Amino acid sequence: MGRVTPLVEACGLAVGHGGRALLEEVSLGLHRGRILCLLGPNGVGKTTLFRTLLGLMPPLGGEVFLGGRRLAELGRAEVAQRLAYVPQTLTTPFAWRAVDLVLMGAAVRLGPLARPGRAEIARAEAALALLGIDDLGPVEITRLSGGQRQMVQIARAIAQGAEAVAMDEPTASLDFANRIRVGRAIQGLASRGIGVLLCTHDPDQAADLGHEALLIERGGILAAGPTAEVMTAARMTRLYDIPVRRDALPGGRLHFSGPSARDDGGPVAGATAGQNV
Ligand SMILES: Nc1ncnc2c1ncn2[C@@H]1O[C@H](COP(=O)(O)OP(=O)(O)OP(=O)(O)O)[C@@H](O)[C@H]1O
Repeated sequence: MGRVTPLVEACGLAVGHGGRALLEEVSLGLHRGRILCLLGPNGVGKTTLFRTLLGLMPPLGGEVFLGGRRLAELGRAEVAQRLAYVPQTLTTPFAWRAVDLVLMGAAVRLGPLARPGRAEIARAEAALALLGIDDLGPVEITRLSGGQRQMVQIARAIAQGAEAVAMDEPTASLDFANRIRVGRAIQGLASRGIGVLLCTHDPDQAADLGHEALLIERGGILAAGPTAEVMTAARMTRLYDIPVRRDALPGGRLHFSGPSARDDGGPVAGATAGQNV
């Protein structure tokens, strides 16, 4: 069988700032309808990796391919067709309406002087409707809650029509319910064939949503592969440098826990009693 071309592929990539590599020999492949979760401690270089994959900063080594084409050979509009970006937070200097922001996603492939037309407006409205947030369209971004802003950003990515989306901790500032809502929206993207690169600090979320996981430690990749295989208690312990326990909840979902904040650095609560799967 022939090789399936990944939507996003990194081969021996080195990324960093000012010529100094943060991560080296990063290789990954994101395919249609898959969610690939990136996990790693603060400051290890996950956002830097995303920015490099998006062509916003040059690689220090190796290569990025989007849909089989070398990133270096693609124009901004072609990159936008292949990979959309959902940053951690949505800040705008202007009081844009939500629908205007989504429309910018729909219009990203137009030339610099072209104005969005009926087709782009229809795509923007359809993206809002798909997420069930059409009522937010006329509302100014500044009046939206964190969860609503995140949903609008996801709508923008949908309207952009990209084959893949890179999301940088999209649920970091959200409450419990909104995390689940946004998680479902991410799942919805994948079920429509979009590939998702999801950077998250929540191992439970990665295990719940991710088909594959990429564990990133200082300097490079610790492990990569199917989430349940890769996210062992031992690797998560090494990754975060605290004892991590992994349990299977009723129904099979994985749950990761560290020492209680009240334990004063002692062993993980119940580590000897429960089943550390
Ligand atoms: N523009 C920049 N110039 C120089 N160094 C930078 C720049 N942006 C980020 N860094 C540094 O690069 C390192 C990695 O940052 P990055 O934001 O990629 O990490 P991260 O893994 O996404 O972190 P977090 O989980 O906290 O979001 C940090 O030490 C940061 O200070």
